[in-house]
Amino acid sequence: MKEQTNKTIVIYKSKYGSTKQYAKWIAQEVKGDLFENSEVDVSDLQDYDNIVLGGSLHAVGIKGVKVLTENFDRLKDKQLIVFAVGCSPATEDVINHIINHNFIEKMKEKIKFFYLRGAFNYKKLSLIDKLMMLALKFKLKMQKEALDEDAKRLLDSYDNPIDWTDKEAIAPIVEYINR
Ligand SMILES: Cc1cc2nc3c(=O)[nH]c(=O)nc-3n(C[C@H](O)[C@H](O)[C@H](O)COP(=O)(O)O)c2cc1C
Repeated sequence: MKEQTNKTIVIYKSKYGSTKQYAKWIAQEVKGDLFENSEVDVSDLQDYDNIVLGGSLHAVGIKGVKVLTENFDRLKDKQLIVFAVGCSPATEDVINHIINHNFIEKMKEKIKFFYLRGAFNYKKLSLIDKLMMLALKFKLKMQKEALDEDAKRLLDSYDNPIDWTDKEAIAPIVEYINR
């Protein structure tokens, strides 16, 4: 029988739970070890072949990604996979914007990036997040041009919580790790 040689760690940073849910599903499927970001030190990562980092999106920043970007030179020979979880639609523009905002060129070449859609429940946000999202709502309402469908859906979600988390969405990530 072929021995399993590829060891995988799945690390996540999640504020409201959707990134944690995706990280759990991925770790289960690839039989990897699962850790919350704060439990991990870069020295622990040396034992693994595949390092998967999942972080929720916050003003386009991927929470927790620093463990990879700040230690990139020590980790660059590993298989590095990052998934970001946000509410924006999964368009090419959105995905490119996230990549360009979070990674410099050498990282873009080495890190395999995936984007997954999470959830949004305005009533459950922390005070600071509520204020940030109120500012966005105000900005959208003041906009002179007509709102597109995604902006309308976002405004609607302030009153009606929305949840896109879907186990099937992890399939491309699992396939990439197991390839
Ligand atoms: C203050 C704030 C900023 C956010 N910024 C973004 C963003 O830039 N792009 C995006 O797609 N989603 C954004 N979101 C939506 C979250 O990423 C989304 O709710 C995600 O599911 C949260 O993940 P978590 O449940 O693991 O915390 C933002 C949410 C909040 C509250």
